[in-house]
Parts: sequence; structure tokens; C-alpha cells
Amino acid sequence: MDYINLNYTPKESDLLSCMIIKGDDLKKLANEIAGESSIGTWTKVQTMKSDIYEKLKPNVYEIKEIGNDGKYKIGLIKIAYPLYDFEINNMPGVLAGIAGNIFGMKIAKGLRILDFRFPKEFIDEYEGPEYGIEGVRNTLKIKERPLLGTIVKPKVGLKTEEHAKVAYEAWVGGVDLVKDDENLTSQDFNKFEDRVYKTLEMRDKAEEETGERKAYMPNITAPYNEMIRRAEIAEDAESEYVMIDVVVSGFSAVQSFREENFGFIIHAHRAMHAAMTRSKDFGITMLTLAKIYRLLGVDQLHIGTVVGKMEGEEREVKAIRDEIVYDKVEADNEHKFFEQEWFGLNSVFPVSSGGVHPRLVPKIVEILGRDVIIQAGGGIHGHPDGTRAGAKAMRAAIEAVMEGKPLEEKAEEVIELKKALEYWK
Ligand SMILES: O=C(COP(=O)(O)O)[C@H](O)[C@H](O)COP(=O)(O)O
Ligand SMILES: [Mg+2]
Repeated sequence: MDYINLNYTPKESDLLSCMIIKGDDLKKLANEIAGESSIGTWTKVQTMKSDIYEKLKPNVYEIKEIGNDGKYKIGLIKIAYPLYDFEINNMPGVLAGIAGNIFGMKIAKGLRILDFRFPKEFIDEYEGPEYGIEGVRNTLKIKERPLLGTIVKPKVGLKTEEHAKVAYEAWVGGVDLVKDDENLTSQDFNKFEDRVYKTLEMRDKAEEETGERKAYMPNITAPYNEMIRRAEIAEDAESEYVMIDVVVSGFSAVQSFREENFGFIIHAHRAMHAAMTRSKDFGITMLTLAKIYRLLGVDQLHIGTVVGKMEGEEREVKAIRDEIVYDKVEADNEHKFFEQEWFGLNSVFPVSSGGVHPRLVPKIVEILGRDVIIQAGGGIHGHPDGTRAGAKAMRAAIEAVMEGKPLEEKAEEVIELKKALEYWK
């Protein structure tokens, strides 16, 4: 079967895929990838009919040799799939085709999906975020400044009461959002149900004392039925939020959970994404995953900090931000390989987290702008004077940015910030 068609002009309704491939013969490899990801297999089959081929065949419309690694050629290819190939509103099913077997083909010595372009008909079939940036800001009544979040630390180990107390300290110190860590679920010493009620009691107390809106993001990650049970508990306890580890929970769980329409703001932690996104040889870029999660309908997504502890350079993190925040995104042919229009689908609030402390705040805002949720775990609970002081220092750093003041100047007004700056050089 021949799927190479370099004269093909993609249709508005096609789903487009761009990838970097590596092999002996780029044309042959591209052809096999197009087939294996849609209607083909390793040999001609007698059951193939001309109408199937005509209606469903993908078109490889671009093959660019961009280098070699000394042994194999490296190429950038683009494939257009007709929408008729897919059950559109079934993300796991769609991905089993366009991001499925192809990674395991012997002939592919490298294969990394860089970007998908979703057409309008496809986007229309997905919920998208219920709240997005505007909805989250309205809920928390914070108009312009970056939101401040924390992750209760140690990651796991605190007993329920201790967890709730740490959350309270963070909130009264100036944090808006307190979240569970990705690996805190319902351990023996800190059961989900008790934790949610007790922590939310503390939220109410902190709201009363500070006069500010505060929110808790309990991690409901679990096998799906249990996830739903935990969401019901969070609902009963009047949480505005739930948090899901979206990669480990799987596309099916995330899509289904959003379609349950609980009305939660959904915070997406991306633990394990790097198993797919980090290698330059095989995998799927974080940008591509982020676009998928926007479609599935998470409201907040971790995208990186550039300056913190996790990998992710500035241009990439900004490109991911573009894809989850804006309605029309231009290609840059470095991280964004397609023009993507989102046709009014809500935005996702970018979350910058991982190794953050007050000194890094101005740079994060310079890179990502004010529409960002800045989270610090160690950078708050590691403050020499404890959680409340750590929260004050982070909040003061955000205020300094909003006031256009250097951190050092603000530190003269806020002793907690001064100490944080001395502690984290
Ligand atoms: O617990 C933390 C950060 O804690 P700390 O503030 O102590 O480093 C998060 O799990 C990371 O942000 C994940 O990384 P990413 O956000 O890149 O997915
Ligand atoms: Mg964590």
C-alpha cells in the first residue's frame, strides 16, 4: 500500500500528526508508520477493499531529511488522517491508532510525536475545561496576580491532623491553593476520607481568619470506581477541586471523569509524563500531551518552571503554555508544528511547580506571565521558620512582582522574605 502523497494538501477536517523518525530509508519508514497507525499491516491483505483504502487511507504529505546520527537518517514527517478513520469521542481509541503500535516497529530506530493538529469537528466532540483560567479566577476571586499553591510536605508520612494543620499554616500565611502530593492517596496513616473533611475544616477556618478564598485539591487518583467514590466524598465535603495524576490514571479515566460533570475544578498532575516526553528518540512531547489534556477537560496542568528542579527549557514550556491558554496558536516549527485553533474551547491554567522558592518567582512570571499558578512545596515548608513564614515569603515575592519591586526591596518590608532569600541563594 502506498500512503506517500507529497502533493497532498491537508483538508481542514484532517487530523494531522508530525513526528521525528529515524531509520535506513525514511520514505519506506514513513509509509509503514502511516499504514500501521491506521489501516495497514506488514503485508498486503486480501480483505482490503478499494473503498476502504480510498476513504480511510492516511497521506504522508511531508518528508524532510533533517540529519543523521552517524548510522541512521533522521527525518521530520507529517501525516494527514481522514476523520472517518476514528471514533472521534474516544481518546484512548484514537491514540491506539495514531500513537500506538508505531513506537514498537523494528524498522523505526527512533519515533517521537512532536505535535497533533486537531480539526474543529474533533474538538467539538470533547468537553474541554469547565472552568479554565477565568473560571478558576472567578471562583477564587483573584483578578490579576499569579495564584500561589503549595504541596503539603513531606510527600507522604504526615498523619491526617498534621496534614490539615500544615495546610492551615500555609493558607493563613498567604497560600491560595493547598494540594496533596502525587503519591499521597489513602495510606493507613492518612486516609482520604478523614483527610478531606479535616483539611476542608481548616480551609473554612483559614478563610474566616484571612477573609480570602482558599481551596484544597485532594488527590483522588485511584482505580476508576474508587476515584469516583473519592470524588463523591470531596463533593460531600464541599471541595471546589479534585486533583488527578492524569498520566498514571490514563486517558480513559480522565475523559470519563470529566464527562461525569461533577462540577469540580480539575487539577492535573503529570507524574510519569517524562517516561513518554523526555527521550529525544522515542516518545510523545509534553506539548502534544498538554493538547490532549485540554481536549479532555482538565482546568489546571503542570507544564514546568524552566528555572526549577524539573527538566523543560524556556521555549518549550512557553509553547506548551500557548497551546493550553490561547484560542489560536501559530506554528513555530520548533515546538509547535501546526497552527492550532481551539474554536472557543476553554483555556487550561498553567501550573509552574517543582523546586520553586521565592527567589525564582520573578523569573517564572517574566517567562509565563501572570496567568500562572506558582506552587512551592519545599520552597515553603523548608523555610527556616516553618510553613507559615514560608507561605508569607512566597506571597511577598508574588506581591513584589505585581508592585514592580525587586525582591531585595520587598524583603526590607517582609522579614520572612528576607530570611528566605538568605536561605535559598
Ligand atoms: O511536588 C512537587 C513539587 O514539590 P517541590 O516544590 O518541593 O519541588 C511536584 O510533584 C512537582 O512539581 C512535579 O513536577 P512537574 O510540575 O514538573 O510535573
Ligand atoms: Mg509532587
